[in-house]
Amino acid sequence: MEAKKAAAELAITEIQDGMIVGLGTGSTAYWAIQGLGARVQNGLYIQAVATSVASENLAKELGIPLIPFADISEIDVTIDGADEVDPDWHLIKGGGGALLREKIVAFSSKKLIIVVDESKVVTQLGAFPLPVEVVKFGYELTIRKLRALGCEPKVRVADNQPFVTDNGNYIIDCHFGSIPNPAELHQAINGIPGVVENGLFIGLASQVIVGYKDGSVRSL
Ligand SMILES: O=C(CO)[C@H](O)[C@H](O)COP(=O)(O)O
Repeated sequence: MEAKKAAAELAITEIQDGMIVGLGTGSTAYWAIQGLGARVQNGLYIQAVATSVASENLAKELGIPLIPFADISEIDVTIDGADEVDPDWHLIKGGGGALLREKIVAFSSKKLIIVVDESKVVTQLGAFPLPVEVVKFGYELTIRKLRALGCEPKVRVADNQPFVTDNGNYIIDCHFGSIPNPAELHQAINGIPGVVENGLFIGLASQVIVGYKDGSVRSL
């Protein structure tokens, strides 16, 4: 917890008055939202967009003003977590099931700050199962096509039911073991009809902040 919190606390120092801020999802982004909430209570003026219903609810509780997507064309800074970060700052995201909204927000962000603890920093992506969001219709066929790309796909389950995203879709966790060419795999997965989006974030991160067990923090 200390490592995640330390990374999040450094990231929020980038946020200044008047910014439109993207709020990530997960236990590290949680600390960033908490920190921003405290700063808003002390007079910081920002407007935010959230990457999940959970983060939106947290922002509301903390009094962080939210702005509709219809009213903006860009987001100044988004702070979000990740499940894996490689040396090129390609990411696996979606452990919390919010990858689609996270990618939509990241893609329209001038700056995407990724906050992680040291366990997320890897030399090659793929030990963490890659989350893929798929529509419910025909998902058994979509799974076969994913398997043909060389992974063991598993429908994500929560409370003994298939997990349903904020967008009403399923998540298929794809166990690749290693992903030597993330950009190529990203294209191949998104080329399968039924796939809405996958958790590979290629070339989107602008900064990676890593928190360590001893509470220290480093910006890569
Ligand atoms: O992509 C995500 C949610 O969809 C999260 O950012 C990712 O799973 C990391 O989560 P945490 O900060 O809890 O380790």
